[in-house]
Amino acid sequence: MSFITEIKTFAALGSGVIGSGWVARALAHGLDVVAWDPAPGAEAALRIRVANAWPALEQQGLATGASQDRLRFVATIEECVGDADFIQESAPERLELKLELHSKISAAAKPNALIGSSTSGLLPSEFYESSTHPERCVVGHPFNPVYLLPLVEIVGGNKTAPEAIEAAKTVYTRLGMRPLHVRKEVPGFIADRLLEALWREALHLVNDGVATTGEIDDAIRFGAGLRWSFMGTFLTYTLAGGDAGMRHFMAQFGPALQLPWTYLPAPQLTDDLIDAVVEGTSEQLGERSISALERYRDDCLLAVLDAVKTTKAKHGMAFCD
Ligand SMILES: NC(=O)C1=CN([C@@H]2O[C@H](COP(=O)(O)OP(=O)(O)OC[C@H]3O[C@@H](n4cnc5c(N)ncnc54)[C@H](O)[C@@H]3O)[C@@H](O)[C@H]2O)C=CC1
Ligand SMILES: C[N+](C)(C)CC(=O)CC(=O)[O-]
Repeated sequence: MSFITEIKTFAALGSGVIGSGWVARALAHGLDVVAWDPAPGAEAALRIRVANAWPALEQQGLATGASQDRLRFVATIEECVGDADFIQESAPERLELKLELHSKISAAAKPNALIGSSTSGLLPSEFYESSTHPERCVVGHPFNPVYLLPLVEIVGGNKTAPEAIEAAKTVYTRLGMRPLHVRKEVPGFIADRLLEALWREALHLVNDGVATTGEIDDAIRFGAGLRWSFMGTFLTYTLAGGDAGMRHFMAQFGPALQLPWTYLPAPQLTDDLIDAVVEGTSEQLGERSISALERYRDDCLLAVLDAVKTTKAKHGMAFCD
């Protein structure tokens, strides 16, 4: 089975916050973009959003021939997808709406054009249920702002061909993104399960009168948020275990999983789970020693702190603002 990966024309359906981000990214990569959105005034709003993103994209570097003039807004789904080499749907997060929309999109699209959905967590097996050629249908879940953040989660449904996953990885990579294949089709995928846990806990903290919204944001942006841009939780906690690494960290903090530090229940800390975490983090660590990783962390942190300081100053803010 082969799918189009040499993209000249990118179709965007839905041009709100996320759809307009895809349009800006595709235009900046030198593609022709065809967009459709049923809302009155959608074209004007889309062009304003793209223009607002353009200075950042220019700063980052545009592809040869990239231009906002290569955006064409059309009146029907069929016009939008008929000649498209790749299609990205960013319509409202409602299962019934996506089901009906994908049935129309896929019927009008070239049979070998990949179709991606920006859904934050709906299951592709469900909303691609009545699609034509469902083997080319995937989730391509981006992060806001889509035109700058590289992560895109790729999720297949029960009818998606493995070749479509590989082809989607190729296309998104060519759009300057970092694809992450989510191997199991689970609601919320990987990233939104993590973000949602934090978000729900933050809402509990406000609701319980523990902290204001600003205090909770400060707790992220002056602490873990600074290190998350270059090191995830597993490697960070490996370092927190000192020279003995993750096994020691889990022995030391394992009992805390039973304390009421969060509303989210913890899994049983079985030997299998401990081994999986220790093996996973050893693989992440590779040949590097703990002290080499600490030096890497420190270098990255200094660079991030410096960038944040400089950029805040440009916007008239002090580092602690
Ligand atoms: N806002 C966010 O932070 C993120 C959202 N997403 C996902 O992206 C998708 C779009 O979300 P947003 O852009 O935030 O929503 P939005 O509300 O900003 O935009 C949705 C757009 O879809 C249009 N629309 C309404 N009915 C439609 C239809 N039948 N067909 C096509 N378009 C239609 C609306 O006019 C609107 O312009 C959702 O699936 C959402 O879960 C993914 C990542 C992040
Ligand atoms: C809130 N959200 C579930 C729509 C968030 C996302 O899907 C990703 C993001 O950009 O944070």
